[in-house]
Amino acid sequence: MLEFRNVRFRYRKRPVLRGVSFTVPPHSLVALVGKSGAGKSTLFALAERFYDPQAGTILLHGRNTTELSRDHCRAQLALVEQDAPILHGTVRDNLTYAAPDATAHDIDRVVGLVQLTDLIDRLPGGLDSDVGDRGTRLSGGERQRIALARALLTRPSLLLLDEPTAQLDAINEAALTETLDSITAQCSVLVIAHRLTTIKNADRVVLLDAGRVTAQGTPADLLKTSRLYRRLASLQLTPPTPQQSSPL
Ligand SMILES: Nc1ncnc2c1ncn2[C@@H]1O[C@H](COP(=O)(O)OP(=O)(O)OP(=O)(O)O)[C@@H](O)[C@H]1O
Repeated sequence: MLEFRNVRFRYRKRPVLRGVSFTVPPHSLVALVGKSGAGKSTLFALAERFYDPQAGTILLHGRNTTELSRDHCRAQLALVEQDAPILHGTVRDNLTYAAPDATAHDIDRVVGLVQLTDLIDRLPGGLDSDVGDRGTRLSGGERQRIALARALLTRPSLLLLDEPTAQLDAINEAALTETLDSITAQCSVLVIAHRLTTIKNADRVVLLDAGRVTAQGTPADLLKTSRLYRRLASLQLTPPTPQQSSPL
């Protein structure tokens, strides 16, 4: 459903993507991994057509994105950033601001999908409870799931997710992994993955290094074929001690 074909991109004179090719098939979870500065966020910016590639092609549902309007491309995609904004107001306000016409049934469906039902049942005012200024009455994991639900209410065919780097506890991490699995029943997910659980559960991993895809395949394939991936995986399994914390 999304395909990058030999995409090259530079900011001014600085090459950032040097011939990137990969696909995100329908209903798949594809994890994008790589060191800081490898070009992961730039791929998202191109998918959303904040920029167009200087060479190569990006196809959305088989059509070259440069032949589609920006609005059309963006209507197919939903982005959830690392630190997705939570606004002052109620849970409902926060869920529906990008989809004001959402019905009660739509809201129930996404709330179930992202496992927010328990939270909403617990809140005295349910969906109409105030979340506090910028969501201070919610945990980090809850804020993240509200942002996911908000994105899903717009019915994207592809969710672009920049996974938070901040530590989530093991329960939240497991819940997020389950959530991502159920989201792929609705749409494809391309995730900039920082957690090993997400990477391990991906249908495909795309490893980006200095603007090139240096390995791609299932997590098991990459464990066999890519030294950088093994290194990345081992650092995430065992959090680096201060002596080990040099960049990959
Ligand atoms: N707007 C910009 N103008 C100029 N250079 C940029 C711009 N945005 C990013 N870059 C550069 O492009 C390169 C790739 O950046 P990008 O943000 O895509 O990497 P990343 O893999 O997402 O990194 P991180 O994991 O740290 O977010 C970096 O060297 C960055 O400094």
